[in-house]
Amino acid sequence: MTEADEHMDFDLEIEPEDEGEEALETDLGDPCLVVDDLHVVYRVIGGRARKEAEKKGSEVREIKVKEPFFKRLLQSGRQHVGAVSEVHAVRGVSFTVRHGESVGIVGVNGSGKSTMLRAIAGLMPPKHGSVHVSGEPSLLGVNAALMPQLSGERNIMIGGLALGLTPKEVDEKFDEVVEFAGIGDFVYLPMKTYSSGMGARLRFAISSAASPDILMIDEALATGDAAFKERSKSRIEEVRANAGTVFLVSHSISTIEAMCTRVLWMHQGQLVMDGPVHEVADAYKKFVRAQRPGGMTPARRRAIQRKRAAEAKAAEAEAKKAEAEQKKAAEARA
Ligand SMILES: Nc1ncnc2c1ncn2[C@@H]1O[C@H](COP(=O)(O)OP(=O)(O)OP(=O)(O)O)[C@@H](O)[C@H]1O
Repeated sequence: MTEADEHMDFDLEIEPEDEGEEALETDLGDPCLVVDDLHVVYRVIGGRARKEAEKKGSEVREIKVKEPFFKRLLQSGRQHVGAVSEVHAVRGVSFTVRHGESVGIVGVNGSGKSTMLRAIAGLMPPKHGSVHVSGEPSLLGVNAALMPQLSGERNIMIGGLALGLTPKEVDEKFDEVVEFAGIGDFVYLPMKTYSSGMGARLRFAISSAASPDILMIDEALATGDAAFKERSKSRIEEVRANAGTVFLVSHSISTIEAMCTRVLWMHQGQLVMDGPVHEVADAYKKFVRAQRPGGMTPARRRAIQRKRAAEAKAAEAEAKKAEAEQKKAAEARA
């Protein structure tokens, strides 16, 4: 085990309601995404960001930044902010995906899953290699467009327009989106008053409303109840049936097994396994268990319990606040 491995977070979750569920096999079409020797690099300034990335096992190196003379002149006298380092978050990943595939991405925290999705969506430029996409990736585009200070109602319109729907089409889909997200009258309140689960569900509902060619889901499903998961699963099947492709990043291995036909396993920025869902999921589960023989250390278990308790408390407070706001909004409308 390397030093980085010892620090890793192993959020391997099993959702009882997903166990035994399987994604439907569909006929696969032509390739719709080719990722070829993809490298993605972040530039970070200062020691803290560097340490954080090193702890997660990413390849980090300090670089000398050569500023042009005039820039140095303009910056003279400014506070020194620390050394510049490069975090090599995705390192030489290649794979091809076909229309109709549902691809899960697994890996411990910091293994590069989200960075890779962002690169596929065109939000992170590759340092080296290329991404060829036929079709329009959704979700991340919607994430970028939404505004927390505006109501869910306004955001549904903005997100819908960002996906290429007309205002009339967004109007027609409005009720369906609200119902799918399960947010009720909260839709008339600013999104910043939502709990993180409500926000994630609304983003997922908007992003999947336009039958996207490539639907990307980064943990959104983990935030819903069983009924929301069921709705999400049928939405994923719908996208695949229309020859679309689904990417799902989740720490819940049972959700991946229930919703995907193929899995990519990433570790320290590299693709270590790519294959049929059960083959990769079994290998990944074995790896995670091998990293913590005899289960978690008591300290780690206590740390997780403390974190969960704090999160539950914060969520409860947030829900109470949102409920009060909702009441206020309902009174104002009456
Ligand atoms: N904006 C950023 N600036 C600098 N480094 C980053 C940034 N985002 C991610 N990283 C680093 O890149 C590496 C990969 O992170 P990424 O978030 O892609 O992993 P992940 O597998 O999605 O993790 P998680 O499961 O925790 O969401 C990590 O070392 C992380 O610290």
